[in-house]
Amino acid sequence: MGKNNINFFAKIVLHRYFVETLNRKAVQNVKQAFRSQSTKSTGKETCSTSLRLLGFSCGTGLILGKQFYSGNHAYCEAKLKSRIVEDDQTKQLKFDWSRFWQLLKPHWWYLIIAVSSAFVVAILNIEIPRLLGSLINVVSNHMDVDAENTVGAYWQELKVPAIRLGIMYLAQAAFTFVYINSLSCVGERMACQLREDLFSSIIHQDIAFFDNHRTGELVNRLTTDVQDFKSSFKLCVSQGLRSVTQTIGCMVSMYLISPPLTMYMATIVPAVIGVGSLLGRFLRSQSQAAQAQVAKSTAVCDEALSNIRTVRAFAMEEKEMELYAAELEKAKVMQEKLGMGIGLYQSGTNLFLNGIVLGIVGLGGSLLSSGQIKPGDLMAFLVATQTIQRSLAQLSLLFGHYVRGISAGSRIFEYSNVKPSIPLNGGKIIPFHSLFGQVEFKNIDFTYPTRQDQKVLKNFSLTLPAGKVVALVGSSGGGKSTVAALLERFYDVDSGIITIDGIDIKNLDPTWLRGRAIGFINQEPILFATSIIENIRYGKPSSTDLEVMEAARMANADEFIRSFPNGYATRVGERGVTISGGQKQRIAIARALLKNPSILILDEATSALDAESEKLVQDALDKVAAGRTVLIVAHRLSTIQNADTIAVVSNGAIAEVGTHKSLVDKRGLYWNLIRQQQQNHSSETHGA
Ligand SMILES: Nc1ncnc2c1ncn2[C@@H]1O[C@H](COP(=O)(O)OP(=O)(O)OP(=O)(O)O)[C@@H](O)[C@H]1O
Repeated sequence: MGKNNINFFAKIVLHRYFVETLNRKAVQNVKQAFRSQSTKSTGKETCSTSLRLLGFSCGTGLILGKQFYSGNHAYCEAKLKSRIVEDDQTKQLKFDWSRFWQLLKPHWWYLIIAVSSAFVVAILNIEIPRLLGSLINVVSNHMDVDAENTVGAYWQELKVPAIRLGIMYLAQAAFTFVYINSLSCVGERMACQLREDLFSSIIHQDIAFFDNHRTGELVNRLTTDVQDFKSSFKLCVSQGLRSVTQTIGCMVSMYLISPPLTMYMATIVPAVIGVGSLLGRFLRSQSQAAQAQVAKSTAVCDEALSNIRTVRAFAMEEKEMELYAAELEKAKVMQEKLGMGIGLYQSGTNLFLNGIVLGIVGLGGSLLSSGQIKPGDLMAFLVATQTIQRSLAQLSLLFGHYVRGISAGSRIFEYSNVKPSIPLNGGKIIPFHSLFGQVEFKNIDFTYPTRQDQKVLKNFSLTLPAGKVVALVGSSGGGKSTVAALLERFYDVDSGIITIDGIDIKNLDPTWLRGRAIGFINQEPILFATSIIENIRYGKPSSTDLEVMEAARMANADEFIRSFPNGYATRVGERGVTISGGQKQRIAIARALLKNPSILILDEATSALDAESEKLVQDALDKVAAGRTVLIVAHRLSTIQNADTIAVVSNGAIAEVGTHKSLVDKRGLYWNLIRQQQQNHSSETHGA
């Protein structure tokens, strides 16, 4: 074989597989790494050489470093403005591998298909360069000889490897389809299950859990974290497996082609792996902190949007915007820091790999010139090196995804594994015909879980006789609403006992207690963004339209509902914003009434209404209260006129119990308290 041929093939090999493809891929990889870390692209130009790639990485590092510094500055300022309590972002969460395997188990078959197909693709990717090398050898064998005599022989010789190569390309396409498709099935099913599990766990949590966690943050775990986890899982299985197999396979086939060249390569690879594992721990904690901050910024935005009327009423749009921007800024800084870490890692990896390439070209060229290897072999070797380079670049990218996926998974499992202290089901049910509704609070001590140092109820005792109306009055913050929340078993008492017909409510089925035995109407009833009829039916999903309308009639709601053009089908908007407070309250009464509860809690049910609405609602409540045990948490004198008993709560205990008349006669304490309440109420009203 002539020297010209060697040069010719050396040129093809170098140009086609290194200068063009390899560097283009490398630059794409770097860009993709930055994109996947949601950072701004700092350079639009495409570098075409390894040195420029290095420059790109270093330049990006410097720019990011600058941004990091200025971002930190913004972080300090933003801290002053934030209304959000800082979370403990240093908390290290553990990834629950046993939960992960449980989640994967039902989709095992899909995973096996995906993994085996990805494996076949990887093997094909190893085989293809070898076959390509034999093709090149056939071509080079026929280059120096007289063309006329060899055309037939050339095609004859080329036919078999060419057909084999074609078949391999087809198989590669088919298996690629299979693994992507089956992996997508596993990923989507797992993500769906994760969301279901997480939502189920969240919705079953104690009320105290919600006192402590913001909705936006919870929603973020259900959306962004699950999404991150799913994509990382898919990428790690498909590309990870492929890249590892290809790296190992190519090493073997390279060794078969040329042991000296392979030994040279083998000395470099462990160094890359070593650096990777060192960076791992650091990047993982960075990723968790960044994700927590993203969740926090979502929570700010969620809170502002769900309270848009308050924001508008106080002209706080700009402030909210500032607050959101400050939280976003912190998230951006953290993400950029993470991006910088991953970028540094990847640029370092690329530097190593490009070094290998240069070495191979030098060493391979000398082996070629001394006839120790053929041009096709050198090409096969270089293509295999390129495959390894791409695989390792993929692995370094995947490393970022792995870090991200593991921390997203840890955040998801953190909440899916929390067990509520008050289960939703289980316990006794008192049959309807034997339920009288006598309620007793005996020596209750209570502290809210989120505020352990403030005792809200102290040795609180009270009896609600069956079928009677008891009103709680007292100073603001005295603990009246807390009594109602304890009867609903939103929280468990620290000591003492609450009974219904003599049975401790801890032994009653909480779903029955809240769903059937007790009706709860509070100051700000929340409706769902659906039709009025469906909102009322929420009280008892099995009720017929007629039952719903009957409940609405009793709650003085039927008339105004029918006056709407769409009647019962009228949609009420988010949280019921499209109807008035009084109308909302009457729909809520109808909703509570539908379950025909034996005990009714009215927690300041009319205190947010004007006089006219209050009269309509009060009238509805009086009708509804008849024959039931009623606990009224009262703010206004008008709401307690019909109460059989009035209990004055002061400082977490009962200060006085009597009838309206006896307390009026006593004046003193009672009137002081009522006056104080009225003052509180009017100052709240004026303040708003
Ligand atoms: N979820 C909670 N977590 C922690 N503390 C709470 C919680 N809810 C209420 N508190 C505190 O418990 C105390 C009693 O509150 P509660 O709402 O029972 O008073 P109230 O008598 O109903 O007041 P008002 O008449 O003003 O509505 C208050 O100091 C309040 O700040």
